Amino acid sequence: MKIAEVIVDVSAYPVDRPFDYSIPETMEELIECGCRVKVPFGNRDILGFVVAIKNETEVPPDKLKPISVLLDIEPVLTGEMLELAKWMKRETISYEIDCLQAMLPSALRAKYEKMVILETDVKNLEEPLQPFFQHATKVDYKEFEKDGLLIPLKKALKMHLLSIENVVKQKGKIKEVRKVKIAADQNLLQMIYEGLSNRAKKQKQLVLWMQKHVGEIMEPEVIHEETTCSPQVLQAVIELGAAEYIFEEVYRNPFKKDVEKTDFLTLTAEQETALKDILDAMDKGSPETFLLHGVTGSGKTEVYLQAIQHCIQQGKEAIVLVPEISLTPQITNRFRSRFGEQVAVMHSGLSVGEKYDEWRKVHQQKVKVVVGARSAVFAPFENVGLIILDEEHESSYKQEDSPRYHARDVAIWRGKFHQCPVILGSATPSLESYARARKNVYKLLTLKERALKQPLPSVEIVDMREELKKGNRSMFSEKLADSIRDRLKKKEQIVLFLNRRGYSSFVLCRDCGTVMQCENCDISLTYHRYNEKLKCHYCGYEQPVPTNCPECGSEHIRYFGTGTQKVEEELTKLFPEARVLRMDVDTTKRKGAHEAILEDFGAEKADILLGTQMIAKGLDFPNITLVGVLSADTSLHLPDFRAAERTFQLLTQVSGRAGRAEKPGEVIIQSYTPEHYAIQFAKEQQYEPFYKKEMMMRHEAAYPPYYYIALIQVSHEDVMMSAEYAKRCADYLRSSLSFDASIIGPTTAGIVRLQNRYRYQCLIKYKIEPNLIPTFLQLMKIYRTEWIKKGIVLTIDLNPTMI
Ligand SMILES: Nc1ncnc2c1ncn2[C@@H]1O[C@H](COP(=O)(O)OP(=O)(O)OP(=O)(O)O)[C@@H](O)[C@H]1O
Ligand SMILES: [Zn+2]
Ligand SMILES: [Zn+2]
Repeated sequence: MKIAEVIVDVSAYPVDRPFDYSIPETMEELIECGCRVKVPFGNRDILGFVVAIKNETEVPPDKLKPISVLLDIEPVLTGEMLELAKWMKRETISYEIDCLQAMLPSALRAKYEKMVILETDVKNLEEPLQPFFQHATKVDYKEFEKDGLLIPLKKALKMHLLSIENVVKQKGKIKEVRKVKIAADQNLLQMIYEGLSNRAKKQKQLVLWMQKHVGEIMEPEVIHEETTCSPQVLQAVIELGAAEYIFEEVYRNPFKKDVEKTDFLTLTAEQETALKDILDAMDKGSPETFLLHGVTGSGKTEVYLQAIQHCIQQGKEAIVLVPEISLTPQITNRFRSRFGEQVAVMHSGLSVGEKYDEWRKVHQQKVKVVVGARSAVFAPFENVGLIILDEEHESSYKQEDSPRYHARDVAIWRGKFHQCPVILGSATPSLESYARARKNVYKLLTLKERALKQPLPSVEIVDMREELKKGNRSMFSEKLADSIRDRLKKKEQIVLFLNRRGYSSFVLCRDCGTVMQCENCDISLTYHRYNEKLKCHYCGYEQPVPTNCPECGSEHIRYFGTGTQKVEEELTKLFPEARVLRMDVDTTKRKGAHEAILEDFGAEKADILLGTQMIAKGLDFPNITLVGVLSADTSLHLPDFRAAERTFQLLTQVSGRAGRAEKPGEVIIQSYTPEHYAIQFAKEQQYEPFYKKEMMMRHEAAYPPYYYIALIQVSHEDVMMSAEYAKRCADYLRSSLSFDASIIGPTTAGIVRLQNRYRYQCLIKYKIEPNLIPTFLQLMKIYRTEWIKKGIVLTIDLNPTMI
């Protein structure tokens, strides 16, 4: 008897391991690793994934239960994915089932129906299968199941004579078009023709025409056009049996418009050098990680495109990851215009069905390139030749829910698996990656100049404290207002960037720029509206919100932040003639809105694009000559050790939108703390000096990349329970980890009460801690067996992006 090891869909079980089930004889020839099954668990049937098949088990025969239902006769997960899940589960301290689920499109988690699709001439099929496809190209899977034909079906699937499609029941229904299939029998057509009376002239003409197109399948519109016959005539002829309607599935097309084909650009010397190193690694099959550090507008994308071209020529597939927020049509179109139909796109803007279609194109090896956000790193290609992470510094590459994986780590793992290079690209690499490149863990490739040797834009910083002293209370400094006026006159375009990160969460004095900081840590205090207090979530220090600035005594001390809508109002007051497009979460809710706004801006239907983080990246419009940053500081004072790095990155990225073509660009950054190094270095637009300074700061404070950090959060509806178990957690860690690891806490979390649960946390800083993972696993086990019953929720986040 054969036994399957199954990972079951219960992520509350204390032990995360596969369970053995016997494979019923009827399934033996059908089941494979990576198939989903239904298995009895407790008193119900639950979903599971087959992760191994073996001949023996230690489970006594009377305890061994059989698999109830086999959901897939073609595996949905490859062997690689099963292996990856095992690695991920340990790396991220999560359940294997969560890792497996994370790799699949949500459509496969929903209800669906399976259809069998004919991919060949009916005659090539084994005899028992043939009758099903006499009049259809698509047949319900249940028919084969009912007739006990799964084994020949599986054989045909293996030979690619048939394929299986899962039809998502709810929204994501497969889209079909109705087509006309002309009878394949010449004699039949002749008989029909002869049977028609001479008065049915149009019908006779049509059947005559059909005799030249025996067995062809075409859209009714084409027939109407070619023969000038009316739909009624076609209908009449179909009723006579000369043709029939069939339904053909089409992939939903998430691309609204076709794109124009583009050609390869002649590379600059710098691009050429970078590309060469990448191609060498591809040819050698070397799983190297490259860090492509190129200033904004240096043509990193062109390097990706040509590397992908090489990958396709090698007969391999490429995965391109871009941050969700910059997954704009502008970016995806650059890939589509080069590789056309060979590109699948995956992002959250697609419907469940569209996402599933794109995934299926990859799964069935119908495309060669996938461009997508974080989860596209799991694209089920089997012969990967290149993986690219664009804007590698983006925090959205880290998943914030279990499994808390970082796409960069998964990409590098897959690179090793497929023996292929990984490219991390950015104008402002994360400190971690740049430090690794400096240590030769990654290979550094540099593009110092813009592609057409355009200068980087000039950057000016305006001290908003001075503006206030001059009596200017508006959001626009005189300088920025003047420059806007100037561009409006010249009919050049303007991008206004409102930094929404850290919106309203810190308190700032508008007169002297003081930000309320913690006494014990170099970090700004977080404003808590519910009790009107300022709090440090690192050490727990708190104080009431002051009414006067402790430095200068001014009363102009307040929570900081302005919404885009307010800016828009003020803009239209100041510049009534300006045409403004606003791009933020509110204006882009509707599907396709994002695309429409950018298209309008590209077509110069507006003078000013006003937006949040969404507009900081990827935009490549030649007529933008002015970029204004309204509030550089908001992201600076977040209680996050990466605040300076994030601010520098944002300012550099958004500045990089200006002056990308012939006309020179100008950037104006408004700030209340212009002396801060992140702002000063952003003005220089030089990465290296910023990197050096920031590394010093991290060293002093013992933060990454010098130390690793892990964050454990405990929550409970009762504040005392939460505090109590967080303390138990800290005690446990202190008794298990080495003295080199520092355990900070427990302290309250940044947002203490979330969805009516009180949250406490412990922060662990460590360098080399061989016992870390085993300790965490043990802690998880205690939690899953004991604490969970008390209503505690515990999460462990290794290398959290935001603390
Ligand atoms: N070799 C080249 N010859 C001519 N034009 C080029 C070349 N390489 C890139 N370009 C053009 O330069 C512009 C900037 O390139 P691209 O957008 O790829 O830069 P990037 O490094 O990805 O920029 P960012 O990081 O700012 O998004 C684009 O309009 C691109 O078409
Ligand atoms: Zn002050
Ligand atoms: Zn503190």
